[in-house]
Amino acid sequence: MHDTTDPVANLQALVACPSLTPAEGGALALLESMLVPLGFSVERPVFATEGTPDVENLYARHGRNGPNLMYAGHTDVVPPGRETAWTHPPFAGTVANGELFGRGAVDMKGSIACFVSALARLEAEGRLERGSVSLVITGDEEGPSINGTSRLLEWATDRGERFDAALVGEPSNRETLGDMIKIGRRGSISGRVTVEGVQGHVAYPHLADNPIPGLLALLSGLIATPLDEGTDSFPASNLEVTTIDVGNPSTNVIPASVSAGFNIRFCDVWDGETIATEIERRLAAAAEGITGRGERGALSYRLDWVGRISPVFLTRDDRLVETLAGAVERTLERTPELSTTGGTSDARFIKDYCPVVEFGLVGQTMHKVDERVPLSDLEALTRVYMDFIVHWFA
Ligand SMILES: N[C@@H](CCC[C@H](NC(=O)CCC(=O)O)C(=O)O)C(=O)O
Ligand SMILES: [Zn+2]
Ligand SMILES: [Zn+2]
Repeated sequence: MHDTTDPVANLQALVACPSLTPAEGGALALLESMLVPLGFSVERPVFATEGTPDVENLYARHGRNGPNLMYAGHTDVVPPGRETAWTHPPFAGTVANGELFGRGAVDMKGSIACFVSALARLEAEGRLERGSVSLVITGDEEGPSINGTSRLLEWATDRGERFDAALVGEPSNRETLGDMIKIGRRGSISGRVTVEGVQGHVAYPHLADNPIPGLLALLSGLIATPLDEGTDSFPASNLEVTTIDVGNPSTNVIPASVSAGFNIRFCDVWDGETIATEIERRLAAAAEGITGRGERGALSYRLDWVGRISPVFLTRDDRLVETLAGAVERTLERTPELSTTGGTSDARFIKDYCPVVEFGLVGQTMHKVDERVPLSDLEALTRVYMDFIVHWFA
């Protein structure tokens, strides 16, 4: 085993594991081998749900007493894309010009590497003796997130585990390490709207009913007015039409049906129920204005909600937020913005168990070709995590 106090060595070893969702790829086994010598008890439960791939997860705990500080993250990574487009191979962990290249370097094996390094340094100095530190690590964050963190937290609490606060290591910073901490996330909901018509010859439109103009009018009704202007704590909600599907290869056939998918990121003006009601209202109002074959002569359409609704949440634990912000300020001499921007993360599951904040690396290259992290950021993040752990237990 390499020296786990070194975050660069930790990250090189993790990047070398091809843990594309949902493959474990050796990443959790490696993590276990790093944590056991530090005094962690480690378990690796596999969760299965019909219709989704089985997923391996890891739960590790150091200490048996409270309070229990959780660190949460994922070892799964998104595909590298065209490997020949990478300057250095995506699973080699090459260091060049002061940067470490590799899929997962920032999202988020880099953060895990730093947290392990922080633990190893504190353990070596005998400064990991108060309370407990638990690692909640999944192999399914980039995928459906069904057999991952949500199941692992249920599993842990069923076994009597309790958590007092959590730190998620997703790449929270926008431009520079220390510029942003995430203290909440907007909600997310996806839907699909379908309009049925009557197929026919384009030269004989009176014998057909083209569903496309109706769908376009419905979509216009959805996006015509902003959902809100945001609040003090959250950016404005946004609705994005993500796909319009006809699947019509012909130039002379009016299609029988068309549908469109959309996703909404909603702020705390709404919850899952009220945003769904607003969308239903907008579609009904738009349909009223269109002559069609439906009830009362309005356009007939179908709305289906797709997948799970992610809740909006804001962390209100001042001590947790201040401890993390203080760690950033003391270590990096930078005041982080407290933000709720961006997408969702597994913090949406953790917030039901304990207050949660997020701080990791800089997200500029995540999911891209040539994902990479400056070595100096790895050392700096390790120091931030050390400071955070020490002050949270103090
Ligand atoms: N596929 C998952 C959820 C997908 C979560 C995803 N999150 C990010 O991309 C993180 C970006 C950031 O930190 O801002 C998202 O927001 O779509 C599921 O199905 O639930
Ligand atoms: Zn991530
Ligand atoms: Zn990601």
